[in-house]
Amino acid sequence: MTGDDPHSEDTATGRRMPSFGRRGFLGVAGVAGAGLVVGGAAGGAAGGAAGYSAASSESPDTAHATEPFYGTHQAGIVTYQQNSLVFAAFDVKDAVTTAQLQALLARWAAAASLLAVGKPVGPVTTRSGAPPADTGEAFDLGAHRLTVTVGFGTTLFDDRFGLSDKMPAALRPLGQLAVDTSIDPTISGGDLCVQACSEDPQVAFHAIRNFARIGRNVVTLRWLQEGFGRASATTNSQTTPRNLMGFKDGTANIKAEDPKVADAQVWVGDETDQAWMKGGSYLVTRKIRMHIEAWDSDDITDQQQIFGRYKDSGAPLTGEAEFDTLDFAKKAGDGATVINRFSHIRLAHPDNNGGAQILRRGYNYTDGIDTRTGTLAAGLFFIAFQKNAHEQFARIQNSLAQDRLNEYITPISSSLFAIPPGLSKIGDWYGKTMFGYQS
Ligand SMILES: C=CC1=C(C)c2cc3[nH]c(cc4nc(cc5[nH]c(cc1n2)c(C)c5CCC(=O)O)C(CCC(=O)O)=C4C)c(C)c3C=C
Ligand SMILES: [Fe+2]
Repeated sequence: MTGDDPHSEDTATGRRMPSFGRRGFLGVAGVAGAGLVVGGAAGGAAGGAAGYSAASSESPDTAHATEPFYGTHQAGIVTYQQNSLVFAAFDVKDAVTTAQLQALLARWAAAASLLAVGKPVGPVTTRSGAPPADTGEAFDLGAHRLTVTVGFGTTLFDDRFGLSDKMPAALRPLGQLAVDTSIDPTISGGDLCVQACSEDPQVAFHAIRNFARIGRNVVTLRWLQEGFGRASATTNSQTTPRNLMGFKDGTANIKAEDPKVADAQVWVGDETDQAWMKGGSYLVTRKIRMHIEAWDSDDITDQQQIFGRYKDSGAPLTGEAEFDTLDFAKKAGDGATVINRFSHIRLAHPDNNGGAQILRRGYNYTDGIDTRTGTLAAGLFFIAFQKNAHEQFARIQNSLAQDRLNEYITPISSSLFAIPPGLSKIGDWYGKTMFGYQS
């Protein structure tokens, strides 16, 4: 599902033009089929996207653009980063059995396969007087390149579901990192996570809402985070966006066009102690509040030294254009290096971290204002994928303990999830091989 990127950039808007799925009106048969799928149990989670076919319905916007669903890796990782995020963490309810959890993971898989092609998860109307299976707010909106990415938290591997010997060593908790003085456990962690990304915020919200609805007897929502604009780039074909500090973010990110780097840094391979994780990845989320008012009163020279890049062009302070190579040795007249030794890009760079890289996929967020102070409650919902978060994210984060940026940011949530590989075909479901079944 992460093969060649078929998209091309619209140079006028800086946004990639979508690949248009061959889809159109949602026929009654498709909707009814979806209802059957969602009503099924673990082994019977057939149906979904592959049964879908319709006349082409092309549109100049992204409405009918779709991302591949089945494949080696889950979508929503190296996928061209969409502009909206809704991310949810769930806890499994007390007294839920292993079979009930498996059935939920199968129902989520079937639902995700339908949503990925812009279908509802079941009928949006009903004659029976019962509530419809799909909540309806995304009906006829299109997929807008929706991706749904499902993961497992450390707590899922306790003794409740017979998974204690299936926990990968790489999923052990990250623990308290040097900058972690204000982490709120109520918005961190969780048994399961679901990342929904789309070009349309309502489509992303609809996915999470219907996952919660499908799972209401099995899971409870633990926390939820919206992201209103992408703060990274995951392909060379998209422009680098800006974070809420006004800097281009994602310039030196791992990009989909470089699968060798993704294989080396993002995808779990033979090194894993748990074969079911091969083709998967590890996801770190960090909600990082920015002290926006303080940042806005810092002078531009200092802002640029903190990041080591120019604010307007995104070029390194040792270069002229955004993608110019960094020169960490270059000295200024006073003998100090041009890129400050405590700048963000120097400390986060692979040269300073034993070659470790991460795939960043963060989003700008706002929670409105902090009513105690009247200041903006906003920042970066940082998302990173990697082969091993202890060796990659935590290593870089430990280097960033000296980051001058820390004066202007506070991490307030932190989570680690194992992202299983992609689903192979209809009937496969999240964690199927982890539970000992053939995919
Ligand atoms: C531990 C990992 C990282 C955290 C946490 C983090 C927070 C954070 N970053 C920015 C803004 C920028 N980051 C940039 C580059 C960059 N950041 C990280 C890692 C973390 N950032 C890496 C690995 C890199 C790439 C370094 C390199 O190889 O050059 C940049 C520069 C542009 C870019 O390359 O993307 C900006 C800007 C903020 C605002 C922030 C927390 C709020
Ligand atoms: Fe960064």
